[in-house]
Amino acid sequence: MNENKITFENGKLYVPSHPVIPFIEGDGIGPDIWRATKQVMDAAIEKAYGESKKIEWKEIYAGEKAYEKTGEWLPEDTLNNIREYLVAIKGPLTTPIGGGMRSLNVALRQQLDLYACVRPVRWYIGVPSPVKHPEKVDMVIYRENTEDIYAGIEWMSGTPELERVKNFLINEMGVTAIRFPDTVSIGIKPVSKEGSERLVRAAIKFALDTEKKSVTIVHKGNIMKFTEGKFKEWGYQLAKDEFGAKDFEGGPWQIIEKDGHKLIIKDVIADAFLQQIILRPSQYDVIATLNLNGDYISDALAAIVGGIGIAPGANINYTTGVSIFEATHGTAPKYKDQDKVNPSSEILSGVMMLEYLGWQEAADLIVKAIERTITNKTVTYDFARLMDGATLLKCSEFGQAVVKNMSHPSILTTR
Ligand SMILES: NC(=O)C1=CN([C@@H]2O[C@H](COP(=O)(O)OP(=O)(O)OC[C@H]3O[C@@H](n4cnc5c(N)ncnc54)[C@H](OP(=O)(O)O)[C@@H]3O)[C@@H](O)[C@H]2O)C=CC1
Ligand SMILES: O=C(O)CCC(=O)C(=O)O
Ligand SMILES: [Mg+2]
Repeated sequence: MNENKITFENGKLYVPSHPVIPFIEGDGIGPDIWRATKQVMDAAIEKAYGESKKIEWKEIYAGEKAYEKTGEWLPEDTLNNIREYLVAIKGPLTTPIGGGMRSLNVALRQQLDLYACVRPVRWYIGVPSPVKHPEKVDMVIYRENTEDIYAGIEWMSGTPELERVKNFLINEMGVTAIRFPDTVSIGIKPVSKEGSERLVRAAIKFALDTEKKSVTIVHKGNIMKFTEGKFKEWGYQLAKDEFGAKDFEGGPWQIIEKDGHKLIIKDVIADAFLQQIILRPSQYDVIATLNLNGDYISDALAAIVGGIGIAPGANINYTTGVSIFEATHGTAPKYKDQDKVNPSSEILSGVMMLEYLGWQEAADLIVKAIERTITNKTVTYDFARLMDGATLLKCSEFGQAVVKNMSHPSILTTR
């Protein structure tokens, strides 16, 4: 067995001192943000552990670079590498709109069954925000990552397949609500009990481990009763069955009491939630939601704390340990190869990866150095355009500034 391979046994990750970690550079701004991320991560690991720990990066391919090299957008070899080495990090990959191939990002999550998309959203001191109290936003989104309308079960208007599905719905299922049957396209939204439960379980476990006040199930169950509505019901039931939750003030909210800590399980309808995160963000801690809601909520929350340039994420299967860390944003094609954008989302995804590995000291060094870099008003274009008196840095220069700030005495002494 390769001694540099991360392994996973009985729910626990075993990380050697020099683990091999595959990375996908990504399309568009991917190469720029990946270069900065790698530089920052390597520097933090060296500063925290000297030569005793180091990541052996292994490039694997997906997207445009894979297509150029192999003629395939998502080679089987890439999936096998992630299965073998368990933990990977990636840049964003382009998805065409309307037609063409399906999302490679979604395909990676589905094929590796990375059912939890975990996206922490918090404000960093000094980051410009459109709201008065961005410091009140401190949430972790648990987004179901394999089901829902994202499963890609849809048929295009005008195709013979669409005709068959439409005829089945109308003639055999008695559906009368298809408004314009001659031009309709149809998509299907699968939401299962197992899929809902494993996501809500992960959210509740995280909330208990980190002593959060609440888990909020965000859904549109008033309209999509059998999918989003069941997601809510299955979530509440799981809290009762597996965590001993009891009715809170007569229900449907639940309360879990564990080792003196109280965790409320509550729910809110998705549209109301989107206004409440602006008006009363401090009421929310951990969010458990379905795939599409989670996608929208991720970008909306990111905007409140200063934008998509500082929004990290992870895609995790807690049963197999397989995980891919990646920024919330996409390939921002208009900025490709300009060395311009903010690498913080990808760098902070790297921080999440270090925490997942248990390399907390290196993770902390990076977070403090990013905070210092931003408080110094040395920032990329996205923050500079909203800050008075900022020094504008390129993507690579921001990475270098973060590395430099890791040596600042205030960072080293507070460790
Ligand atoms: N996980 C993934 O790989 C994802 C891939 N995608 C794919 O990416 C492609 C482009 O999608 P698009 O809708 O344009 O969304 P993007 O997230 O790529 O970009 C939208 C806007 O967000 C801002 N932005 C994005 N990244 C950064 C950054 N690092 N620093 C600062 N600002 C940033 C820019 O705003 P401004 O114009 O104001 O400067 C940009 O124009 C599509 O093919 C989409 O499918 C999308 C999301 C996730
Ligand atoms: O795969 C894509 O192109 C978009 C995915 C996305 O927006 C997300 O995961 O947040
Ligand atoms: Mg998105």
